[in-house]
Amino acid sequence: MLSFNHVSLTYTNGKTEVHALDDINLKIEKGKRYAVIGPSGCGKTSLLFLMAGLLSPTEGEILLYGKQLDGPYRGMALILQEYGLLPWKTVWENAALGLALRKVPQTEVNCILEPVFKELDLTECLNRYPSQLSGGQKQRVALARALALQPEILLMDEPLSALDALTRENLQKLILEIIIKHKITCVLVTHSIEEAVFLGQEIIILSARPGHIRTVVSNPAQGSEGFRHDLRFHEKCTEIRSLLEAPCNDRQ
Ligand SMILES: Nc1ncnc2c1ncn2[C@@H]1O[C@H](COP(=O)(O)OP(=O)(O)OP(=O)(O)O)[C@@H](O)[C@H]1O
Repeated sequence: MLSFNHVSLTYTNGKTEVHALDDINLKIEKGKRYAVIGPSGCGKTSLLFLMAGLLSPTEGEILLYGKQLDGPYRGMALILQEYGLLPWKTVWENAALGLALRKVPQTEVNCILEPVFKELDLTECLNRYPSQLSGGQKQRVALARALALQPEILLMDEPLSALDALTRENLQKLILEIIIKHKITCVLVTHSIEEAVFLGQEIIILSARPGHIRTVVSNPAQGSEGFRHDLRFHEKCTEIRSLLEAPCNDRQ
């Protein structure tokens, strides 16, 4: 559905240039789940913003269903690390924000949000403000806002990094159930090897800046029942760790 052909990205601020991504070639297939991992500052967020149409490549092209991506696409939703909730709006209003921006009529908004709130177990706190929520609840509101848009593709930038280990694992499980149930294509940026292995059918490993794709590792057992406690989960984590720790010689 989405393909990157020789995509490079350089940020220019006055006389300063930062070469963030170099010669990215990548295909995102419909219905698949991807995790992106790599050293800090290697361009993971930049890659996600390119996918979201929020940045344009300096070189190369990004095609969505064969057509050049030239801005945000309606079928995409993006979840950011800091939840992106407006503190002066309630849970309900925050979740409805994307729909309001798309001018969806109020009656339809109610019909769309009700099952989403149920699925995310948020019905008890719809009138609360973000300051009255736990980190896990805030992240579920951010997820509700994204799911309300009924996205074909869900882009997530380290969505769970601020959470404690147990809440994080529970939300990983919830996200996985939801994206499988709704057949959503998903790209997750993470620093966590375990998270990448738990949520990524394909794990994209980036080099240090300028980020390029070192390798894409298939993770065929991902999504299977009890995967987190499966030997294959631990073996895949070890494989990804050694790839991340190996010196990067692939450009010499
Ligand atoms: N607007 C910008 N102007 C200039 N440089 C930028 C800009 N945004 C990001 N960069 C730089 O581009 C590089 C890639 O940044 P990016 O945020 O994509 O990396 P990342 O892998 O997501 O980082 P982290 O793992 O620390 O979250 C970094 O060196 C960063 O400082």
